[in-house]
Amino acid sequence: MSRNDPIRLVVIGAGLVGQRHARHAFSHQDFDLAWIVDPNEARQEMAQQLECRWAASLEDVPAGDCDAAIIATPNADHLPSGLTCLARNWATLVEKPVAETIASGEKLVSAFEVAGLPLLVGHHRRYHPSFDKANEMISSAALGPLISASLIWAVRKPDSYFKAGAWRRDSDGGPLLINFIHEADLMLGLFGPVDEVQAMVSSHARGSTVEDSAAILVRFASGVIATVMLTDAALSPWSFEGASGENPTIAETGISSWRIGCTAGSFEFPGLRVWTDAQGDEGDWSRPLKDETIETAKVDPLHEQLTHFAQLIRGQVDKPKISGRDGLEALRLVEAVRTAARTGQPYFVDQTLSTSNAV
Ligand SMILES: NC(=O)C1=CN([C@@H]2O[C@H](COP(=O)(O)OP(=O)(O)OC[C@H]3O[C@@H](n4cnc5c(N)ncnc54)[C@H](OP(=O)(O)O)[C@@H]3O)[C@@H](O)[C@H]2O)C=CC1
Ligand SMILES: O=C1CO[C@H](CO)[C@@H](O)[C@@H]1O
Repeated sequence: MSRNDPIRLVVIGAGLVGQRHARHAFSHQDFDLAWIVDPNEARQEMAQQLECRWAASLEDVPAGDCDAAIIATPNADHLPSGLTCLARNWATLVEKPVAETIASGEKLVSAFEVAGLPLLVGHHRRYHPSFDKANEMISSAALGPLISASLIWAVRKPDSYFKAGAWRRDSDGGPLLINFIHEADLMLGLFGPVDEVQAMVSSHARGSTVEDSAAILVRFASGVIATVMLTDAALSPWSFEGASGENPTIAETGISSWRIGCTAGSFEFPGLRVWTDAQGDEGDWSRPLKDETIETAKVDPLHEQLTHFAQLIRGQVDKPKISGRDGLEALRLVEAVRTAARTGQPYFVDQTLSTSNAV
């Protein structure tokens, strides 16, 4: 592959998100969608539409046909498919969570590191310009020191979601590993290393073995504290996807789902509505506030992620925006929540829970 040749790509797993990746790749100038791999024969039609080949198994795709892969299979398959991609020398974008468990994630990440092959984890929310802007506002302490954050992720997944994928009713298919992990990644990116986690989970809405709801407390090493209310069983306007309109499956509300508090002002995220003292002073509870909204460009994060993946493969950026290690740290935070909920005790996390661009 010379520098400007399209990157020949295989999309592995063409379900809810794999189909979106395949469509994005088909229309992306840096990629040539070469194969779709999915056991479901009905995906042949999609492969025809997207002018690529279909295989039921990754074993049927010759190594020399592709330069890169996107793994969008159920979480438990990320390690085996990832190791096959590595053996074929394909740069790989693996969906989040990087793997089903920390042990399998460590195996996958270390194997790519040893081979020196690019591995990017699909925490796509980081590609929104509002993330960079929020990071800049926090890092510059423009609103004074960061104190607290309050996050909600509350949507009602339809019954058809669970019928379409039985794995979503198992322990690795619940909202902690599927949805909270995005909030975890963003919190690590914005607030830095975690010290302590407390949590409660509930499965009373559906009575499945997997949780449908969780209430989480996080203390960061900086002293900042955050609360997270998570549920995939309540109809509400408060979710990152609703706010950003990033996912065509989830109706856009434009209503922010995070509130971030600093000593001299607070802001909503991802909408970046900022509240400060009306007179431009430090302010306190007796004084009126004013609000303004910082506009940022609306992007399709899956498209931006592909652009970054292409740059990574071509050596135009020196490191992945979300490395395998970053993916592991988000997974560790999920595990900390699970442990705290199971034991009913605070979980003190070791200080490896941070990401490179955190404050
Ligand atoms: N970044 C994002 O926005 C999103 C990320 N995700 C992540 O993407 C992954 C997939 O989730 P989702 O799309 O909801 O899952 P789906 O169940 O909708 O799709 C997974 C697809 O992979 C197929 N599959 C299973 N095993 C293999 C295999 N070994 N090789 C090829 N195909 C296989 C499944 O086929 P079959 O059903 O026949 O087993 C199914 O068609 C998860 O890790 C999830 O966390 C999910 C949604 C959004
Ligand atoms: O990763 C994800 C898992 O599923 C959700 C619902 O489809 C997505 O919105 C999210 O980004």
